[in-house]
Amino acid sequence: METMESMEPISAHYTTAYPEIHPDSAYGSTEGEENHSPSATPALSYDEELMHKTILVGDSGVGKTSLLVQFDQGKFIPGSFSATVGICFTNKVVTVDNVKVKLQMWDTAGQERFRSVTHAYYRDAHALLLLYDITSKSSFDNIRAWLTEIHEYAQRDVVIMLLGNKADMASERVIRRDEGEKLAREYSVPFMETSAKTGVNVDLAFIAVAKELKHRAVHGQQPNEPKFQIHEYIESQKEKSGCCSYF
Ligand SMILES: Nc1nc2c(ncn2[C@@H]2O[C@H](COP(=O)(O)OP(=O)(O)OP(=O)(O)O)[C@@H](O)[C@H]2O)c(=O)[nH]1
Repeated sequence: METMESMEPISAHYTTAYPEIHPDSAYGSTEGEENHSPSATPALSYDEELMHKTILVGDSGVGKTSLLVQFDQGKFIPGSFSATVGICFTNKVVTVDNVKVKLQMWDTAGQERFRSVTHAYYRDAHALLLLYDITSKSSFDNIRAWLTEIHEYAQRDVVIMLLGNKADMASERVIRRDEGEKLAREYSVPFMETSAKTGVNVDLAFIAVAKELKHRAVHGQQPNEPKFQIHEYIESQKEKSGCCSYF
């Protein structure tokens, strides 16, 4: 989807801690606000200026750009596939538990030739959404290699979520949902199937990550603080939305 013109140079956006807010989106959209939790209570000590860097990774063609566009703009652009070149980002503000959480979402190129560029961005990532395509066995098989890379280059406490995308393509499915669940359990990461085309579970994936990041920012790694149970949250939301009858 992106061309060299929209690629962000590393030097412009590479920071070691929570970076400054970049007002421009590589997709040309402005920051959106969505309230996903009307009944929640305000968190007292959350700094709404924090920017959480979230990176989408996975093989070329699994739907990273499409997922991001669906979350950011609520639309799916069908048609010819144009591989991302390099890396670019878009900012979005989501309201969770009555606080505004700023996500800076980075779309990376899945193609091998860009791998050394994208590695450099892992280091200060707060969250990584790792995608495979349920119609592509190779993209699923490569998840282990992606996780090895992530463990090599990313921070130890990075939030990782595994997503099986293109869940709308039931007739072409080659990876069963339980295979995705099993792999996720093996690596102790949350998992869900998504569709960038229909939007199924797309908001949920990003909101769950935003909640986890917000919780960590408020409570830190204090052993006595209650942990946000991202797995339980996802399961409860899936049930509420009735999403899973879809699969
Ligand atoms: N049916 C269906 N098609 C999808 C879905 N997500 C992406 N696609 C299609 O899959 C192709 C690849 O999608 P992209 O979003 O460009 O994939 P990518 O992972 O960003 O690819 P790279 O930029 O090369 O890393 C496009 O033709 C999309 O329209 C989905 O959920 N369902």
